[in-house]
Amino acid sequence: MPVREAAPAKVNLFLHVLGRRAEDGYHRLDSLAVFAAAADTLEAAPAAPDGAGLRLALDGPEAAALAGEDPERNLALRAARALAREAGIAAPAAALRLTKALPVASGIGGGSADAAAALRALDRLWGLGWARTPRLAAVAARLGADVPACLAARPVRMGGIGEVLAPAPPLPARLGLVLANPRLPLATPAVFAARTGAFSAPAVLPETGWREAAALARDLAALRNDLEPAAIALCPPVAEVLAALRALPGCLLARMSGSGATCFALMPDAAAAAAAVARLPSAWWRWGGGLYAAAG
Ligand SMILES: C[C@@](CO)(OP(=O)(O)O)[C@H](O)COP(=O)(O)OP(=O)(O)OC[C@H]1O[C@@H](n2ccc(N)nc2=O)[C@H](O)[C@@H]1O
Ligand SMILES: Nc1ncnc2c1ncn2[C@@H]1O[C@H](COP(=O)(O)OP(=O)(O)O)[C@@H](O)[C@H]1O
Repeated sequence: MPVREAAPAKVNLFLHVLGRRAEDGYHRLDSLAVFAAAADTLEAAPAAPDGAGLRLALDGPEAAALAGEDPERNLALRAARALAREAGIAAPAAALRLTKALPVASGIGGGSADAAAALRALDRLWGLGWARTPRLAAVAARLGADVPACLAARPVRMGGIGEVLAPAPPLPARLGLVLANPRLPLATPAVFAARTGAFSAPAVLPETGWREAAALARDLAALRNDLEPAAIALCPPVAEVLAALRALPGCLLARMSGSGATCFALMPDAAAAAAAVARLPSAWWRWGGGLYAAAG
């Protein structure tokens, strides 16, 4: 039986850049990440059609952006190979099918989420039983700074370079997100390199969390995405996306996610978010709904 895992979009509700590591130039971050119900899907079947090896097939509305790329560079396949190595599987076999619904290179961690979904799916398919163990988290961390958070796929406070995770304060039961991307890719290294100005302090968040979306938005308004000015300098349409999101009825806060160009509007609930999407330009990638609810 094939196993299927969702690869939900990561949304950085705030992202403070605290400093830069001397040893490798990676930036130290403080972020509150949540996962939207917008997701790629990763399916893993017992063996490839020809009976051997690891294979990856791509489909879905956003797959075209990856068509020219070597499948071996795809994060889902790299995750599969890394897991097989760690588990000592000499001749790993699985047929992976990745259905891309999230735009590529867009600040919502699509590739990282795919890698995490591949780890979860193959952990089940190969019967490793490593889910929620440090062993699987270590494989994730080697694949990318964002992959451990995507492996958790639940609200997390991200520290370190993104790989140090702590539970998020309790979030409102009713919360909506609108996501919008101008269909312009932004490369994460370029955005970090274009960042200027002083480093930020870590955020102070209430341990008791927030009961209402409006209260969360009020606290987030005092925080920032420190990569937003650099992303706008590299990709000016990001400012238009932010303005359009701020003008949506019910918008409580609009901000860029990750290194962009995807921006989000925080909404009172999923229905308000879904209803608002049609007001955005149809040339953009756009989505509205609630948070992803991980199984278990
Ligand atoms: C900025 C964030 C925020 O959540 O999101 P995205 O825009 O990718 O969604 C992440 O930190 C991205 O994580 P991820 O995309 O996994 O990064 P990696 O592949 O490890 O690194 C790509 C490049 O980004 C830069 N980088 C990444 C993470 C970090 N903490 N400091 C950095 O300076 C480095 O130049 C690195 O070479
Ligand atoms: N499964 C994948 N989905 C998206 N991008 C991938 C994938 N595998 C490798 N990549 C590469 O990773 C780069 C960053 O993509 P992505 O993870 O979507 O960015 P971001 O984390 O900024 O949203 C892409 O430009 C692409 O070349």
